[in-house]
Amino acid sequence: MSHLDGDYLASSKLSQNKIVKEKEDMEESTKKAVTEGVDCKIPVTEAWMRKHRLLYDGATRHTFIRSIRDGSVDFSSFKRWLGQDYIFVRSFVPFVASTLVKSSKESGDGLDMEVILGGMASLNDEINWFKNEASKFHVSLTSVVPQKANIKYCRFLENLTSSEVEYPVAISVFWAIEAVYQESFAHCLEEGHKIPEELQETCERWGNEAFGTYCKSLREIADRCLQKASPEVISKAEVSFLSVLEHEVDFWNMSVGEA
Ligand SMILES: Cc1ncc(CN)c(N)n1
Repeated sequence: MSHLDGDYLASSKLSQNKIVKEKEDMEESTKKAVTEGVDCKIPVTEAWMRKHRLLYDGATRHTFIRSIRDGSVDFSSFKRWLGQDYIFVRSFVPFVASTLVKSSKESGDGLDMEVILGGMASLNDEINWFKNEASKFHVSLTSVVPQKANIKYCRFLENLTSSEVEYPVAISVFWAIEAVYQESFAHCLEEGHKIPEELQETCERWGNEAFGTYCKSLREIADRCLQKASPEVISKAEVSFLSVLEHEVDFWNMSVGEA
């Protein structure tokens, strides 16, 4: 073996060691990237919120809501909202009941069912609250005629009661509907508000901390279901999430007399 050969072998061994080391480093960084990728993978509902931020803000920061917060609200708009929302909540109940049935069939430990059952109980309170509020504001609930935006929203919910509609879709819709009210009224209550005294209770009804915790539980259930769902079901749920936001905007528009 020549001197050159020895050098060659030595350098070849050196570069081989370098290659092995580089490969090991790459594998390590790939492993790290994959692990970090999994760790920092954002929940589906978070991805939707980021992607549809404008529409979400449109639903949770509507002029009607802003007017409650800054005290400039028109009380005839509030009364219109009150009567229409009473009708909406009554249609919301069968939808929530159908979601409860889906959860009882699909969720393993039964904990989802308890959260949804709690939601049903709070809807019962909500209906009674509307009756009380209506009598305070002299709104006759029996003579309220459902308006177009409300009819469309109720029809959307009715279609979702079908057993064909997958649980991840239904629970995502349920979460989104409750979350819009929670965020809207919690915004009203943020520091510096000038909520008229008569409407303070309304804001607290959905803007309070316990309602916030309940919405967070619904969101966690939705994310857990979506994580296991097929791409088709996830995209159906996303489309339904967008429909909720659009219906909520239309509902506020109707309340201020713009629909
Ligand atoms: C239109 C609408 N959206 C949501 C909520 C809250 N349950 C409601 N009462 N009305």
